Amino acid sequence: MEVAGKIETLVDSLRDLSPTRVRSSSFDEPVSENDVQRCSWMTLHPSALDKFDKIMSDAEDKQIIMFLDYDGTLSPITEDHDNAYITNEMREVVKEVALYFKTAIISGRSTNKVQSFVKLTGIYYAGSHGMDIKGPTKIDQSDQEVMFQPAIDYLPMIDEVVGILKEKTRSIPGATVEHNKFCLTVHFRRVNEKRWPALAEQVKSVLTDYPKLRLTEGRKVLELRPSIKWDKGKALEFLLHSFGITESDDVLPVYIGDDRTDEDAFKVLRERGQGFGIIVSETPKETNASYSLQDPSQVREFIKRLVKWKKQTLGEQSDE
Ligand SMILES: O=P(O)(O)OC[C@H]1O[C@H](O[C@H]2O[C@H](CO)[C@@H](O)[C@H](O)[C@H]2O)[C@H](O)[C@@H](O)[C@@H]1O
Repeated sequence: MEVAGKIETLVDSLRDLSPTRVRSSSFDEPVSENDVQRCSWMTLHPSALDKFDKIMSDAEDKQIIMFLDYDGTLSPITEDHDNAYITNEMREVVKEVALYFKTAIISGRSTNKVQSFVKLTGIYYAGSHGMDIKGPTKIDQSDQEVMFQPAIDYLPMIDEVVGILKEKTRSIPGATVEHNKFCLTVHFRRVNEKRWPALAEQVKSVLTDYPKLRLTEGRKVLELRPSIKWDKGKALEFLLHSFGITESDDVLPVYIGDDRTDEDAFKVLRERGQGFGIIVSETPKETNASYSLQDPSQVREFIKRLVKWKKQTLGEQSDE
């Protein structure tokens, strides 16, 4: 989602995008406003684990396609973005699910970076918010080939802006600039909140000299990316199309993600009336997703159950 306007509004919205965990109250505590809000939100976006049987009965006879976000979905949010590793257990379930369903990881990070974390072949990767799509070659599933890079002309510009922003933010302790190939991310997580407005100002100021870039926000990050009409939703549509899937096909795309940028994909699924989104969040958020999961450990549980269900429908022995 694109952001504009005052620095104050921008900073407030950065805070809202990664709220602190809400403690659930115990029986002897009075019901709080948060509990009431969470309850009504859960009615609109029920747990995908609680509704697993219903989801699977809708999925019967349909071809499931898995779309997974990386940060906050497959890996827990960490202070240092370079340490956001996927656990071996999560890698194993993603590997297994990919044996049964076409699987793609769609991330804001560069494709190379996500691949270096996930280390799985035979799946699709769409890094840089879907601007760098790669998939297994037909000849060798363990080889990857470029499928689509709509912002290739922007590469020199992104390199240049990463250099400028690294220089501009040098004096702000904790600020880091991450080069995500076709876009870039400025991290606020380790910056004292008093300095957020100054950092946001620096990021925004770049737009004057680079009007072909646009500013978007995520969980304690501001990002600059080419102002082309491309996002995670478009990447999802591109992949479905390249799998030969049309709206009328008996296909069930499932997209799991935690961030504002994943909303573009949730929206596409809602508008197509095909498949559904699952938002990963511990707190109520405005979303186009149909279901919810609280954290990456619940994501792993959901994928595990999906694999088990598939094995059962095929009459295969489950490992458990
Ligand atoms: O689309 P995603 O795979 O969710 O990537 C979105 C951004 O994720 C990373 O930042 C987020 O995770 C970091 C590590 O947990 C955390 O420190 C940061 O505050 C989060 O916003 C990544 O570093 C960014 O480049 C991605 O754009």
